[in-house]
Amino acid sequence: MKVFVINSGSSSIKYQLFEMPSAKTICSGLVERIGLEESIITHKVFTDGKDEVIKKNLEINDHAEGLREVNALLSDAKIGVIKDTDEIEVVGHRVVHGGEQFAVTTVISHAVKEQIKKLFPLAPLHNPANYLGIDVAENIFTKAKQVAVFDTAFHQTMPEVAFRYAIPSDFYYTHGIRAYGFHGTSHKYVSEQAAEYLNNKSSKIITIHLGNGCSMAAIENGKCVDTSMGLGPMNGLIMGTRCGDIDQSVIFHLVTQLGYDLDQVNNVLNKKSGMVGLTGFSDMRDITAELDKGSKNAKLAYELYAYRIRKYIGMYTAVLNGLDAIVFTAGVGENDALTRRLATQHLEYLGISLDEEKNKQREKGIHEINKADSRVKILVVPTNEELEIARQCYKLLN
Ligand SMILES: Nc1ncnc2c1ncn2[C@@H]1O[C@H](COP(=O)(O)OP(=O)(O)O)[C@@H](O)[C@H]1O
Ligand SMILES: CC(=O)OP(=O)(O)O
Ligand SMILES: [Mg+2]
Repeated sequence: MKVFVINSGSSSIKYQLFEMPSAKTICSGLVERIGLEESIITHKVFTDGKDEVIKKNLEINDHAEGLREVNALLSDAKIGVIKDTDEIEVVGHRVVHGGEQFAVTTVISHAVKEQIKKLFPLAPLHNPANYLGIDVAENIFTKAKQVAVFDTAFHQTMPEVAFRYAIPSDFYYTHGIRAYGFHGTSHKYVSEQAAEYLNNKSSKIITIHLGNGCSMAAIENGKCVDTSMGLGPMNGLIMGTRCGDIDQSVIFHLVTQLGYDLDQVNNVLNKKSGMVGLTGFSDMRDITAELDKGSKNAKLAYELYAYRIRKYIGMYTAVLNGLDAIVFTAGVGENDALTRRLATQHLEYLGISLDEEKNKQREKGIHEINKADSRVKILVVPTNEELEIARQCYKLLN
């Protein structure tokens, strides 16, 4: 069964085509800078023994155009991997917000789409792009079943003490205002990989997903018991452009004292805060380059970013009443040794001790970066949200 997985972001589309159940990747790719002056498609075809990479710079105005370009590459006469679009039986979509309605992987119907639309205000950077991805895919892959895998689903096992806010109860019962949590597909995938590596399914694990969006989860016996994002994907850690935890008073202060309207507040906290607010750059590679040039802002931003992670490690160790492993994953977590060093320092009391040399080595795949006598394992586990989505689609339909 050929399963095509689409992860539509606000300005990008990541995709992978899998043969299931073998989970062989047939091709994968990334469409970046959608809607900007020049967009880039990087398309990789995996054939036994010889992989091929195609890079195209062209104008792509929206997600529909992006997916049409991808479809053309899929069935290209020279480098194509399918003869006909109908060969794709399932299209799996990453959908960021599923609310309380969607705790499991779901075949997409008109009603499901309407529900995803209702959740736009709670995930304004993500759900509209996800919805558009579904719309476009329905028109291109007309024979395929469209399936949604929700970022929020894995976190639905959180107990009420973790997901409720101390605001009038009616806000929860009538309006569903609670913490939902995000990046669930990634937290699930890497925690399962880690439990397998540790050969301990009942382990206590803290997973740290550091991409453009960042979040942490406390996981016990394979189930999420707490996570750092909340009603929307804004709370918790400091991110590329999002502030994470702040005192709510800041919002009132911006409105009443500085004359911001709510759209402007939303824009500042979602798109102009976090690392970009502190340094002018949202990409950790740019911030590292600034740091190398001696930038004080970059140094402070790194320290704030890591300090927040350390605080959450402390909190989640308390929540779990113990700890077997912490797991770093996603773009920054997998690649940035400095973040990992700063985020794990001064935690000896908790039995966390990093091996600085191992931390600097660039190893592929799951690997350990703790000292031999560290009570808690520190692991780097590459995430693969697309593979996890393909697995869930296959499981649902078989
Ligand atoms: N080699 C690297 N060193 C440091 N940071 C990196 C590296 N490669 C990627 N990143 C960081 O990872 C981020 C993107 O991570 P990713 O998991 O792809 O995020 P998203 O899925 O949210 O777009 C980039 O913004 C960049 O900061
Ligand atoms: C939910 C979320 O923050 O996703 P991303 O990291 O892809 O922006
Ligand atoms: Mg991501």
